[in-house]
Amino acid sequence: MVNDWPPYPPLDETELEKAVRLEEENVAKRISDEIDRAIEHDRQEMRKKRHQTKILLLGQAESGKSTLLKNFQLQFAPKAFHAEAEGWRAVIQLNLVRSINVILSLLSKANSNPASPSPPPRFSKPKDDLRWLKVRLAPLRQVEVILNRLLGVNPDETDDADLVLDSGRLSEVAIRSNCGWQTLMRTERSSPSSRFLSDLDDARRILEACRDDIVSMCEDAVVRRILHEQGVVLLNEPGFFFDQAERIASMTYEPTPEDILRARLRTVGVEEHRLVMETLTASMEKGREWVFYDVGGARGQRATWASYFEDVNAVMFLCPLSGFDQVLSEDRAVNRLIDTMKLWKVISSSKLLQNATFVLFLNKSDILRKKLDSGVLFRDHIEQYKDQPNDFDSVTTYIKKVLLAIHKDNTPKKRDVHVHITCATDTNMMSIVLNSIHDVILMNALETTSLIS
Ligand SMILES: Nc1nc2c(ncn2[C@@H]2O[C@H](COP(=O)(O)OP(=O)(O)OP(=O)(O)O)[C@@H](O)[C@H]2O)c(=O)[nH]1
Ligand SMILES: [Mg+2]
Repeated sequence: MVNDWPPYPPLDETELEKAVRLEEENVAKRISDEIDRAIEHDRQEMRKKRHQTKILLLGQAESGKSTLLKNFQLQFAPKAFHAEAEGWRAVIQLNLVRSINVILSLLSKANSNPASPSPPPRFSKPKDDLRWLKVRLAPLRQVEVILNRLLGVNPDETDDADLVLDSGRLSEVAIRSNCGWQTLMRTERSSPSSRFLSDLDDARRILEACRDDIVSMCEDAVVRRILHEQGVVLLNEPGFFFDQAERIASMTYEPTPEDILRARLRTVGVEEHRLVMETLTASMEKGREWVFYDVGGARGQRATWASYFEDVNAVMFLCPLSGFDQVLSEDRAVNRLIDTMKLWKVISSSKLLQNATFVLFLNKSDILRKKLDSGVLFRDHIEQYKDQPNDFDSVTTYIKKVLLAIHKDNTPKKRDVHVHITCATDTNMMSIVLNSIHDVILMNALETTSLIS
């Protein structure tokens, strides 16, 4: 028997009954259309998801999340990466200028401090005096103001350059990444009427005019001694380019991929980055889009993370190995490595993330190596380590073991964790690592989507 819809009207139907029937049929049709639309929408969403890999980058502030994302771009979307180089040039120059301004403030404080040892004879001549250097480099304050403005940085949001020393670390040289700087740079540069280019040019001319003095300052033994006495190790500072100052201060400076990876730009909130793979290897991956969620890692920002936990294919968690002798900027009572372990426990135990692939990056391995080689004792900061050897392999093995045990004890569902010891600023090393995890993540994503489709 065939069920026709709508059913044939009764033969003896009155006008009133007909009107009621038609109205009911209209309502039924509207509901039916809405259901069809919802089904189609769900189908489209499902199709999109099937071609999307969703990745969360997690870890405390400065652990290297955004740097890892840059590596993904460089590896799999090099055209997009290089297209952004111009914007990074201004960020890197601002990183450099801000570092110098911070150090000049630090030097004048050290200079005016009667307790600090008097400078060697070289500085007794007025020309070589640190104060003289400060005068010669004073225009860099102006360069910082211009670059801040052009990049859309609100100076109130950056650290005060006069608050230079913070428990052996210089106050952070960073600008916020969510101020729309890339868009701003692109739009302004393409607008012929804007003063943007001439301001940028002015900033770069001043920077170049100061170049010799910048290099002298960076290489000066007395400056280095004062910084050393204050416990500042420049090589460990994010966003410091002292070893490259001469090149970066030049008018013709072009950032290299390594410079871009070393640039420091603090992430605020959660940023979504869509990466369309340019370098396709497997045919099954054609048209696939990787969506990265790069979060701000400071404690005050973590509350927003959970709303991004649904449907995640992979979690990339960064543990900065070098943080064992550092405290959090946002809470000086908390050791960075201990904070990372607590955070890892929370992430490991999340039910929403139970189907995600977990990749653990033991990052900043280069800085850990330097610290241990220079005699910093791991056990002085992590009591539980007791008298185990203070070498790189023993320390990394210990940290890895602790993190894997935390994961095993807390994960709602048994799974393997893919662990990599990395230096996220080393492009060669990262290229090998990313190619190996790329396949793992993709296979897992495909498996998951075939389960839900
Ligand atoms: N030496 C060294 N520096 C690194 C490494 N990984 C990242 N960095 C640097 O550390 C700084 C901080 O890295 P980011 O990627 O901005 O850190 P983040 O985790 O995104 O930090 P937030 O955005 O504040 O949460 C940058 O200047 C990087 O260049 C590493 O393995 N070795
Ligand atoms: Mg970041």
